[in-house]
Amino acid sequence: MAAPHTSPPDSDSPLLAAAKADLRRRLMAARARPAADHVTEALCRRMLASVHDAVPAGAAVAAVWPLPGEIDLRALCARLHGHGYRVLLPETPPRGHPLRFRLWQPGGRMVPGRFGTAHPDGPAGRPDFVFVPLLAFDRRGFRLGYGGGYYDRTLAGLGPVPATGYGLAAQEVPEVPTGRHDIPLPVVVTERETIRCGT
Ligand SMILES: Nc1nc2c(c(=O)[nH]1)N(C=O)[C@@H](CNc1ccc(C(=O)N[C@@H](CCC(=O)O)C(=O)O)cc1)CN2
Ligand SMILES: Nc1ncnc2c1ncn2[C@@H]1O[C@H](COP(=O)(O)OP(=O)(O)OP(=O)(O)O)[C@@H](O)[C@H]1O
Repeated sequence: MAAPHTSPPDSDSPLLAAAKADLRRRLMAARARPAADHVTEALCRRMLASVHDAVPAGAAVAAVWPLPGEIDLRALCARLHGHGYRVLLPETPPRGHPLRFRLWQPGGRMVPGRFGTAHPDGPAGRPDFVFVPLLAFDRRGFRLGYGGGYYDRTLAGLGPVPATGYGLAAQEVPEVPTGRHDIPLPVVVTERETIRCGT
């Protein structure tokens, strides 16, 4: 007899997974056009300020290399490097595992990875500050990503580290559906404001 189809014990309930998938589809459809340069610039300026507020030069800051349709943080990576920060970018492991962060240098080689991602070939490092990409967020600091559960797993494993979500103001929703693994972010930065969540 075939085994009944069940989700792994650790995963979201089918109802919650469907609510997340629905919101994910809606937000992906809504971000049809790339952000204007001045919007990306305003966001990156706020992101840089939030790093300066939290950690000193020399600290390791995790950003991401853009996927199609996302905000492009490559200029931010260069500026962080110019300000003396070490820039780490994630390598995407098989689903169910935390991200591993590798040191990026301007002009360094990027290696193609899972799901269209790319990561540097530099040494692995532990971030002192993590920028968290998102498709949707709410004022409580909950976020929705591509559904890999990578950031929740990674932040749970890193312990206390300043984590800041970033996105466009248009990605805010009244309430992201959440499960027991979803960890709210203390700060979400958009091109318009720096939101201290839960305050
Ligand atoms: N730029 C960037 N890098 C990142 C992330 C991110 O959100 N943005 N991640 C955040 O965790 C990790 C990669 N996570 C991912 C998890 C799943 C899929 C994925 O399933 N992609 C589908 C297409 C998604 C869709 O269009 O519906 C695919 O490739 O088939 C992609 C990335 C690490 N690196
Ligand atoms: N720390 C964890 N331990 C075990 N399972 C987890 C953990 N974090 C998330 N998950 C599970 O991973 C699955 C995907 O989670 P979710 O849909 O919230 O991903 P996401 O936040 O959109 O993705 P990402 O973080 O990769 O951008 C869910 O079933 C969730 O319960």
